[in-house]
Amino acid sequence: MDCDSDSDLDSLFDEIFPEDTQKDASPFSSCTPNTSHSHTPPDGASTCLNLARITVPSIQGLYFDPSIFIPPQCAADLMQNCMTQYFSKGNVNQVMLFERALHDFTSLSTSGGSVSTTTEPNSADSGSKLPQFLTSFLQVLSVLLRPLLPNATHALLFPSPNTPPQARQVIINHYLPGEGITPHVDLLDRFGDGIIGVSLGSGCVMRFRKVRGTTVPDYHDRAGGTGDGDGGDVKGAAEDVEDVYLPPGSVYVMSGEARYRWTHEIEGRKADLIQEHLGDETGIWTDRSIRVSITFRWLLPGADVVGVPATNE
Ligand SMILES: O=C(O)CCC(=O)C(=O)O
Ligand SMILES: [Fe+2]
Repeated sequence: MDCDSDSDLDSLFDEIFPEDTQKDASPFSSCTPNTSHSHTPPDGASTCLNLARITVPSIQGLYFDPSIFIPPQCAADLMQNCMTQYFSKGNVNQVMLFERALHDFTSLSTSGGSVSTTTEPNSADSGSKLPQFLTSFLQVLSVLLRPLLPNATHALLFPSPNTPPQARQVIINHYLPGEGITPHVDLLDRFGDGIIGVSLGSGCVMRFRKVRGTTVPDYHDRAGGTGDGDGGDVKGAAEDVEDVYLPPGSVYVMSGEARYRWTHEIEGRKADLIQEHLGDETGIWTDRSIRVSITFRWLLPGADVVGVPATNE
């Protein structure tokens, strides 16, 4: 993904690990398995990868239930919508949709790394809403995530209509097998707390790493959890790394600690080594296919000026 472009408009992520953010879609090399589901490691791959859990790691504010999936038809429709509306030309791998007070704006980034930003109002619906298929999907997510989330986190993500209006940003990423996204914390000065991530088409392993150092400031834990954090936590040990497998159709939520104190990333690989059953010490290799992710975030007040006007490009 073009997550760390030089442009102000397109610099999506804080560079917690600047040295790691130079590349994002490294070709999978010695770890490539030769079957789509195999217990046999590919040549030379036996030690190069952690076994990914199929349960949620214990990171405060990370919510994921491997038994909760969006309805299959809904997932198929979403994938179809994204592929036909945004990714049919082959040179785009990222789409950002901004909900605005007055207009929607869409920016597209090409797989070559440069990003073109358009400032065309969405004339279809007076420009105040996300595309209808995403607005409808948010209603599905609200119901689906209700049993998984604490009340405060659910309210953070799906506020009642009588709360002050906020604007969402939706980023839709398209990954070919072998592509990933470098370690990052979603931009602190652009996005608020409460992030929803949806995997379509293919699963992948997402890696979480505890932020070391003091790059991430204290945050106000709006979800009411324990995430005010103590300063010592951010100097976490190098082994604070958790790999979790996100199957197609699954949904995760990051808030509090998970949103502010851990980076997330997807290694650019063509396959993942995942637990077959809970508690397994060994795993199976699972090939990746085309993955589309949909990520919903809150724009902080004032952050919705990003991408406007076009003359700033
Ligand atoms: O593809 C994903 O699920 C992660 C995307 C992501 O982290 C981002 O766009 O900030
Ligand atoms: Fe992210």
